[in-house]
Amino acid sequence: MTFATSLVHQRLQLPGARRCSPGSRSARLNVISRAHGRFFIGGNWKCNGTVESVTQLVKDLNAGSVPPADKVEIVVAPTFVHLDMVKKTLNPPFEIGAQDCWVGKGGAFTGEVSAEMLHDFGIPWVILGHSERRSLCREDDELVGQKCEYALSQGLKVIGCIGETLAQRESGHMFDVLDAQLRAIANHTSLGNWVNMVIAYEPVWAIGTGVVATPEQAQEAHAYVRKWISDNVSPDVAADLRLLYGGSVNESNCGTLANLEDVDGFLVGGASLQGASFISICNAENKHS
Ligand SMILES: O=C(CO)COP(=O)(O)O
Repeated sequence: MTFATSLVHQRLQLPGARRCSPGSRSARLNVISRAHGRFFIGGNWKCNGTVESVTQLVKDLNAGSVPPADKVEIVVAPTFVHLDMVKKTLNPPFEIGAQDCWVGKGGAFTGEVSAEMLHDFGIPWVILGHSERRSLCREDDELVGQKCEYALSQGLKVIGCIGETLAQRESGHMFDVLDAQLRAIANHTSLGNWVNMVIAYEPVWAIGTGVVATPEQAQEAHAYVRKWISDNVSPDVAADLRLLYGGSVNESNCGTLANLEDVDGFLVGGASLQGASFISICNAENKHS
């Protein structure tokens, strides 16, 4: 057991055993509703794309071979300006999400897009609390929680993002950071709304760096998140909640990560801009190494 693993086991008071027996992710999925048990792949296009490149990417995705919607749920999140063209041209099973929305009802908030606008426009998903918005736009835990609450109240499904910086991890504060981020989201999410939420664990040090979390690091954080949800929300919610890993996921590392006990999907940045790479990641569950 590594130092970090032993830390999480102390924190979770785990006896050093996995939460379920090895290979039991499918067993766990068998006891929960199929609709919520699907593997989940998100593609976060961030602030990227031209009309030409988005047209090509949509063409590549439409031509790709991905698992059927009852096996894997796939959501891509273009910029606001590209939402319309992607919505009109991207075929099922791909779904669409936005990358953010305003914290409350629309109005005199220049530059913002509200949750009710996204819902009205037929966009089912929204990413909230991404680390780039937390750090660059100074969104704090409470604001992220409020955004989740309002988006859920307007009928959107939410990809809520959490994750620690390298400094926070190295100074031993990773679990405190995850606690606070989860607490803010949980405080604003009613029990019945968790079915419309997935949580993406994205360690900031792995985002866009090419430094992917090791399988041990990813599993450790995901197990911690699931235990936290079990203890602080409900065991049933914890069993159903899909936990995505994000941070330098690519076609080479996705198979190993997909096989981890508590990894139920990915939130992919850079590799989601390459049609072939993203299609390959969408098939990650078939690539166990
Ligand atoms: O931020 C991310 C997804 O939201 C991850 O980005 P990368 O996959 O480029 O590291």
